[in-house]
Amino acid sequence: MDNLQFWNFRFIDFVDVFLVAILLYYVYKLVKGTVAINIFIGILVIYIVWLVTDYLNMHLLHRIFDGFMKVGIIALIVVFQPEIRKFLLMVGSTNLGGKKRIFKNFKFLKSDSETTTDIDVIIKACVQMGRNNTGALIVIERNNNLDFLTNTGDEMNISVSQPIIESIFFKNSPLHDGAIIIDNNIVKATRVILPVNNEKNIPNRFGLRHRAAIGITEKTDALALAVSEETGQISYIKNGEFIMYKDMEELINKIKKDLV
Ligand SMILES: Nc1ncnc2c1ncn2[C@@H]1O[C@H](COP(=O)(O)OP(=O)(O)OP(=O)(O)O)[C@@H](O)[C@H]1O
Repeated sequence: MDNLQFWNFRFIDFVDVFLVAILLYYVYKLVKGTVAINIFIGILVIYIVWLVTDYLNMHLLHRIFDGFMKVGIIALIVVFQPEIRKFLLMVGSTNLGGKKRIFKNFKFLKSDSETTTDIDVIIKACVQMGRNNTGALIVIERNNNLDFLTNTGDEMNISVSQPIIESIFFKNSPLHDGAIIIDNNIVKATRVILPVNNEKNIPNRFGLRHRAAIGITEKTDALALAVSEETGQISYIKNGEFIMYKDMEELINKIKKDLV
């Protein structure tokens, strides 16, 4: 009988399981390394206590936790608002018009041989720009499509190389203002205006460039590199937070890991 049930496993069940796996994968990617994972654990603990108090007939405690569970879905929406927003953006920015795009949005299916962004070259350019006190703002696209931002600047299609990045941000260059967007080793837009975060408390030495880097990485899953014109310092920003690193080698490794 059990065997029979196993053979009843339909193709649509396989699709169902596959889609749930993709959903879990993206939920994991969204909360990985963020404070959301701790909140998620907190919610899980409350849920377990709720189940246990029900099972043990501990009426008073159960009623208290029952109160939490009843407003649970609203609380979840409030607490996970940024993650839900990112998730919906991820779903909404899946452009099903192009075959390449479909696979691009399922990056975990990518083979190693596919072109990926040359981080070593980007960091070399940042180091050089930092030495010359040339400001720069580089956004690296991940799963969220950033095409909605490209029309704030100029669409481009230039392969990433150290001289290209340095000349874009060269002070007298007509393209130096704003941010550039890199996707799959191609500079796909320059002079892009990013959404600025005005709420976060960040040191005074950081101005709009850094706030823009925080803004875009908060609203999407993109990564940002900001080179300060004043100090030459290179900041790496992910999920709206500055990511600390010891040296350039560690920075390169961190970015490469985040791009897998
Ligand atoms: N919203 C934005 N989107 C894209 N680029 C921006 C945005 N806001 C500012 N910039 C870029 O940042 C440049 C410098 O801005 P600002 O001096 O306020 O930044 P900062 O964080 O203090 O950086 P720095 O340390 O280089 O001075 C601007 O000239 C512009 O090119």
